[in-house]
Amino acid sequence: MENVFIMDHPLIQHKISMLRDYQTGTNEFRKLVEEIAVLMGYEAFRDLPMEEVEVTTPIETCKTPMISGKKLAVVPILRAGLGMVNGILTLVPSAKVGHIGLYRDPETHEPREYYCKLPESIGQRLVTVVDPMLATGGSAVAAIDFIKERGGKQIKFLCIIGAPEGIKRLREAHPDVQIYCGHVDRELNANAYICPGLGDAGDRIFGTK
Ligand SMILES: O=P(O)(O)OC[C@H]1O[C@H](OP(=O)(O)OP(=O)(O)O)[C@H](O)[C@@H]1O
Ligand SMILES: O=c1cc[nH]c(=O)[nH]1
Ligand SMILES: [Mg+2]
Repeated sequence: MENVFIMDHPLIQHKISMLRDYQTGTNEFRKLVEEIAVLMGYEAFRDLPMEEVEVTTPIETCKTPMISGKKLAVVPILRAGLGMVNGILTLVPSAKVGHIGLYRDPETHEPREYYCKLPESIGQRLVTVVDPMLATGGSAVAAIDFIKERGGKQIKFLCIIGAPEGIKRLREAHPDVQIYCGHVDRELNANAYICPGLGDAGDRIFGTK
């Protein structure tokens, strides 16, 4: 599928399996989410623009590639997306961080906005939206709607687990957005939770249940 990249690296798959285990506690869960974000970011930033710069080694002067001056932003969808931010910043420490607060209405499963603060000049940045879970796709679509309304143009979306329904909905709403997904699970249940999934990512990262 165009613009959809499924991460099949053994390290990512292994760590996702550890996340799924209900016996994995909050501290370990949080560490794993951050580590997976590093590994996924490594893949997702494969196409960052490069430029040749002149560097003098102890031996001689040479032209050598460095990431060009592209401005970056990472935007977590609160709360669970926060767990992936430090992983991305490990790779691109100068990225600015925006926040979009959404929670799913327990009845309709549709997203409700409660916060949005994005870095300035969002239109000139490569925006990486992070959220461990892509279930119905409602939250991801709404977050990317906000970013585009405020001028965002080049957007990547990183999720650790995606449901087929969510990937389809996000693809249809925003076909220009590159989707990076750690694993595609089977389906959603009647409560719009991903099966087999890992439960409620926000609650497991922050220990709220
Ligand atoms: O694709 P969707 O059907 O929209 O579901 C995915 C959303 O649900 C979860 O957030 P939740 O509403 O549980 O908020 P939280 O992160 O504060 O727990 C998850 O982190 C996503 O943001
Ligand atoms: O399975 C799911 C679905 C939505 N949000 C989660 O945290 N988990
Ligand atoms: Mg939650």
